Amino acid sequence: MNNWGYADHNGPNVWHELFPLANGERQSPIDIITTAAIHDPSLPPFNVDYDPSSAKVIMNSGHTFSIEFDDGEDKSVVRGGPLHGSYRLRQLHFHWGPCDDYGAEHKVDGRDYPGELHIVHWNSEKYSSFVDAAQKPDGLAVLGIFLKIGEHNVNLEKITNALDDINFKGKQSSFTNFDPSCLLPVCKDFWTYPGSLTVPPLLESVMWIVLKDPIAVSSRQLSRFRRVFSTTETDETESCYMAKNYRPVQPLKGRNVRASFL
Ligand SMILES: NCCOCCOCCNC(=O)c1ccc(S(N)(=O)=O)cc1
Ligand SMILES: [Zn+2]
Repeated sequence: MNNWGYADHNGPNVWHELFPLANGERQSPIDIITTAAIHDPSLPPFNVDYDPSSAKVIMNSGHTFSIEFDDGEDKSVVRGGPLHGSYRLRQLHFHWGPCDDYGAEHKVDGRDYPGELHIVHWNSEKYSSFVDAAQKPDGLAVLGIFLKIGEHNVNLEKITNALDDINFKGKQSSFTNFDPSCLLPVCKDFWTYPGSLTVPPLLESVMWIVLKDPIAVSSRQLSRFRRVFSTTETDETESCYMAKNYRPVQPLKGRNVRASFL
């Protein structure tokens, strides 16, 4: 099953066959039980400092679409919160479902959001590259932002307008002058816990920072995500829409979730 995906034959329920970490001790996503989260008053706020010139390309991996940033220098970083030192911005991508009722990866008290934005960073103070950092327990930091259905999101427009250029797996297109902080909610309250990549290789190297408040996107904008193809332009098998790309929640296995807020 080298071509893992989200279908019955290659989806999250069989990932463990090729990626044994799927049954590991610190897997993501999780269901955040708010009453069990520990308020940690010593947790400082997290701070993002993004340079819009870091944005380079938007690409379709076949599993999601992502905006890739120049991570050759500390131009766009996140600091603070649960993090020690600064983590360099690498990429952002989304997860969604086949309809507006579910599709996010993390849950809150068992409740589903229709989508989730992940902004991925790596510990450039301790490690020399993303791939190196991705193998380390404190190597990565991912900001998780829930999407809810509401008003049209003008900041998301630049991204959805670019999807026509990357409609098929393997396509990429120039994408510049973009500061992802425009996709963060006003309130920066968060939960944080030690977890993993939510897709293979499922590496247990992520300090998760999940924001409490969602951002609003319109149903129409989210429906555009579902019209991206998970197959290449020339795929002999019939074309297949990227209808869903979320992993179900995983066992907490004794981990503590901390809250930055009361
Ligand atoms: N292939 C070499 C070793 O692996 C390097 C790490 O994986 C590379 C590609 N994956 C990612 O960059 C990657 C990054 C973030 C997330 S997620 N959904 O957990 O935010 C999932 C995947
Ligand atoms: Zn993700």
